[in-house]
Amino acid sequence: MGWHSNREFFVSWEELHRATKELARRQLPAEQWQGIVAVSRGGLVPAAIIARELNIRVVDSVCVSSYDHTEQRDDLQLLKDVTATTDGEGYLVIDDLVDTGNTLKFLRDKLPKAKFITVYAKPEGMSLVDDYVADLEQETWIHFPWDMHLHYVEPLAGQES
Ligand SMILES: O=P(O)(O)OC[C@H]1O[C@H](OP(=O)(O)OP(=O)(O)O)[C@H](O)[C@@H]1O
Ligand SMILES: Nc1nc2[nH]cnc2c(=O)[nH]1
Ligand SMILES: [Mg+2]
Repeated sequence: MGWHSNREFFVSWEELHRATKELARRQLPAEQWQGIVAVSRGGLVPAAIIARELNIRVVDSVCVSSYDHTEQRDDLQLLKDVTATTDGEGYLVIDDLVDTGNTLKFLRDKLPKAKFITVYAKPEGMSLVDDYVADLEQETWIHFPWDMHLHYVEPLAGQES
């Protein structure tokens, strides 16, 4: 399925850090968690921030691939499985966002007892997460700070023709 978003949402490192710390705060008390499963790659940075805030040192990853940039493939590939848990009990599964929900649907079947959290959520996949910080419209494409760099912009006066 190929599609084009008509809106873009640019997230800075500071904003991602703030929103992810807010997500971490909501997962207190920390003692209820045995560990974290980060959904690689997008979930790795949020998972590191949450692991730090909740003082969780067991951090596993599950590696899946479903998108080639903005083109979603129909099949989802499991590149590396979870080893730290079999059913997810006492584990936080962390991803950067839920969009169609395909990725988390697949992981919920594998880890039915885990708590699934993302920083951002779009309507189609929202019911698949137990907690998220901000919702965005389905048509919006989110740009994460690791996909961007700062660049010069002409002053408004310089842009007049
Ligand atoms: O709800 P969905 O429609 O499944 O989309 C959300 C998933 O898509 C992105 O990952 P992607 O597969 O692009 O890989 P990446 O994390 O390695 O960038 C994002 O990080 C989520 O994991
Ligand atoms: N970066 C990024 N990856 C995605 N994968 C699915 N939806 C999105 C999105 O809005 N932004
Ligand atoms: Mg991902």
